[in-house]
Amino acid sequence: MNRIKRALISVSDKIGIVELAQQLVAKEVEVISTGGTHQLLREAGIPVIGISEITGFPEIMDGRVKTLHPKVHGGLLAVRDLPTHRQQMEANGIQEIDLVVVNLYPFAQTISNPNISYEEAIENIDIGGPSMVRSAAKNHRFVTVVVDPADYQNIADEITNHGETTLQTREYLAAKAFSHTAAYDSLIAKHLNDRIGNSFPGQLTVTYQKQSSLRYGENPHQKASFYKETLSTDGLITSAKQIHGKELSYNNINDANAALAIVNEFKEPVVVAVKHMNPCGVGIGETIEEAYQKAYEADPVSIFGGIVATNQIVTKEVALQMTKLFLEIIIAPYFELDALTILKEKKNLRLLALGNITQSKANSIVTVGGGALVQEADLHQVIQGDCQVVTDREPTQEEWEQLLFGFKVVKHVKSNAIVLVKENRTVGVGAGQMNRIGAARIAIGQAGELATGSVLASDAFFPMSDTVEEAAKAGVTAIIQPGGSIRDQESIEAANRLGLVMVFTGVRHFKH
Ligand SMILES: NC(=O)c1ncn([C@@H]2O[C@H](COP(=O)(O)O)[C@@H](O)[C@H]2O)c1NC=O
Repeated sequence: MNRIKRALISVSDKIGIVELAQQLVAKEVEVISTGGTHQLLREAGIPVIGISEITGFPEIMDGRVKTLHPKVHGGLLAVRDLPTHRQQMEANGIQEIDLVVVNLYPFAQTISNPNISYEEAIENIDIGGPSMVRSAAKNHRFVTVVVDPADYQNIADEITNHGETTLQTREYLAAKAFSHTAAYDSLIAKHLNDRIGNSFPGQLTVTYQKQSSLRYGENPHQKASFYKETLSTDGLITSAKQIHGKELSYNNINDANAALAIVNEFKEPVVVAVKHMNPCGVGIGETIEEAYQKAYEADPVSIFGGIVATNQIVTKEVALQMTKLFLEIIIAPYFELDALTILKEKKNLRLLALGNITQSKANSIVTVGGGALVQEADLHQVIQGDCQVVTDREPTQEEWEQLLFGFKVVKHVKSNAIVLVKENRTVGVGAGQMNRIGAARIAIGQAGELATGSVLASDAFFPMSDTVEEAAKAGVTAIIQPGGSIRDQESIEAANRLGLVMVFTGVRHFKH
């Protein structure tokens, strides 16, 4: 029997704590507490002992030292059935503490305020709280530790019904407690590393909060969950508000994220259709209606069952167009009410509202067997001024616009990638090929007659002149590519010979 006789309560977030303390006191549990928590419980009429009565020491240094005392940590860490520990408890006047309820100084909330001073951030690093949580969690064979108000009722019920908690409960709570302190410390480490510009620290500690359990992962036999960065900002997939449709799947979230990355490349109205992480149609226009029409015409076959994202408010007019198709998801900053009425008639369509769509600047992390590859996000955007025209002929204004559009899209297509663009829409996408000419042939084949008069964008340089020759044969008039191959000259000569314009960006956008 591990009856709970004494509890130590020290919480920053005081939600639900009075109710919990009342239930403990009803079971004759003695409650010990620190400054603010003590005062609150007292005011609620709950009999509570101040921590200083236990430690025989005042709370000092503006709360920096309150519970950091052997009478607290001895009471938490003592192995109850070990005679030497028992003797030492008696010799030093240490009494058992069986339950610890702690939640920590709100460090995440504090640093999410951009105006917060360094001193205030530091003062919000909790030391005494995590120490108690860790002591209690280590000794979970005897001690119950609660760090989450969501667990209060279950714990209160167990204690009310049985006077104690089960070992199974204590084990669960201990694992949760160590996750909690680890996440807390990892956020502090990240904050301090960010301040000194250390993006690749010797030990990488990342922390995510579970957003939801997913029905399954990439395939039905894979279990999966969706996590969110503790300090992730609005306007990203993690903060999307789902306003209609069944729950998102793992693949939906991944595809939606890919679509949003392309949307972020554009300031003008854009509509992006994505299938399996690759864009199948991207269109820009003066209005969302025009952009949608272009994205649809880009590939009327592949958009079926796809994910559509835009940087514009979804209007009634475009909603009527969209309902003609089977789409999995529509993602937009907002939806007009009339548009919602129309779209909600489609039971299987999911609608996500994001507010102002933004781009995550966080490093990307990809796991590999036994490790991870970490890199900066590819935030580079090529502008005309960065480019070098390497052919005799200069691009026309129209060609410049289409070339830069194409390069924005090809950045988000799996390598090797070639994209053909014409009249503000993609007309051919060659994705994920093992050689460049293969990707070019797919894009050209898909464009068909529309290849005539189109421009071609390539995510990386041409190892030989065959892509230029193939493009010229199809009627492509201009090419944008990073340049940098030892055989660039062959491609330039082919372009001159065949009357094409070629522009080098100097920047490559591989995506694997
Ligand atoms: N310094 C200590 O010994 C100490 N002991 C507990 N705390 C924290 O003090 C907070 C509660 O303070 P109060 O009860 O005074 O409102 C809790 O978030 C708890 O984690 C401490 N504060 C910071 O380290």
